[in-house]
Amino acid sequence: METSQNIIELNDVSVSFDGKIALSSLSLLIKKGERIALIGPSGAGKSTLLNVLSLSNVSGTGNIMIDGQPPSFYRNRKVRAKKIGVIRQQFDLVNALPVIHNVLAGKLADWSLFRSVLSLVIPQEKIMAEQALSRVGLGHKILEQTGSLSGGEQQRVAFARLLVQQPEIILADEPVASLDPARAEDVLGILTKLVQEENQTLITSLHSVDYAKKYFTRVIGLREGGMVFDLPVDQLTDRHLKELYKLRETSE
Ligand SMILES: Nc1ncnc2c1ncn2[C@@H]1O[C@H](COP(=O)(O)OP(=O)(O)OP(=O)(O)O)[C@@H](O)[C@H]1O
Repeated sequence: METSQNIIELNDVSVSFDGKIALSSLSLLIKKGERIALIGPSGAGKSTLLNVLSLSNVSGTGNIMIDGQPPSFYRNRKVRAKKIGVIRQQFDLVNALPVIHNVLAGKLADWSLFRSVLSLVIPQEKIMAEQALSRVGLGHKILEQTGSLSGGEQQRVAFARLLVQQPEIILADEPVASLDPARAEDVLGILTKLVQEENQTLITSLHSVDYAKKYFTRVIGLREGGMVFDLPVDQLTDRHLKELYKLRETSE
C-alpha cells in the first residue's frame, strides 16, 4: 500500500518585509518524493518561500512542520542538515580549495570540528567523494581547484556535496539561472535523476516553464506572494501561464 506521508506542511504562512507582503497566507502540503517547480514573475515570493522552508531566520506568521516536527526541532545544525539541503545559484563553494574538499563539506555537520579541520589536509572519506563525483560525471576532476571549473561543473560539485550530505529534502533556488540552455538542461537532468535515485523531495524555483514541465512532477505558480495554481505538470495549460505572468494593467 502506498504511503502518502506529508514531509512538508505549511499552514497560513505569511511573510512581509517593511510592511510589504512577500508571502500571503500560503498553505501547502508536500509529499515525500515530489519534485516541485515554483514558477512566477520576479518578486512573486519564490525565494522567500524557499527561505521559509530552509528554516532560515525568516520572520513571519503561520505554521510550518517538516516531517512532522516544528522548526524548533531542527535548531541543531546536524539534525537540520540530515533533513534539508540547499543549493543556491552561486553554489556556495570555496573556489580556492580542490573539488574534493567542497564535496566533503557535505559531511561537516556530521564531523567533529577536529576532523573537519583535518580534512583540509588529509581528505577523509575519499572514496565517498569519488563515488559522489562519479555520479555527477566529475570523477576525473577530484583534485582540480574548484574555481577553475565551469559554472555547470561547479553546480555539479554542489550536487556531489549534497550526495555526501544526504538530506531528505533539497531546496534549490534558481539552480540553472547562470547557465546556458544546454548546460542548464544537463544540470537539471542530473539533479532530478539523483533526487529520484535517492528518493528525495525536491523544491526548485525556476524561470523556465519548459524546464518545469520537463523535469518536475508538480508546478506551483506564485504571484505577489499568493498561490495562483498548484497542479500536476500535465495539467498546466497556457491559460494558467497567461494568468500567472500577465502584466499588471496600469491606470494610464
Ligand atoms: N530581505 C528582504 N528585504 C526586503 N524585501 C525583500 C527581502 N527579500 C524579499 N523581499 C521582497 O519580497 C518580495 C518577494 O521576493 P522574492 O525574492 O521571494 O521573489 P522571487 O519570486 O524569488 O523573485 P525573483 O524571481 O526575482 O528571484 C519582493 O517584493 C522582494 O522585493
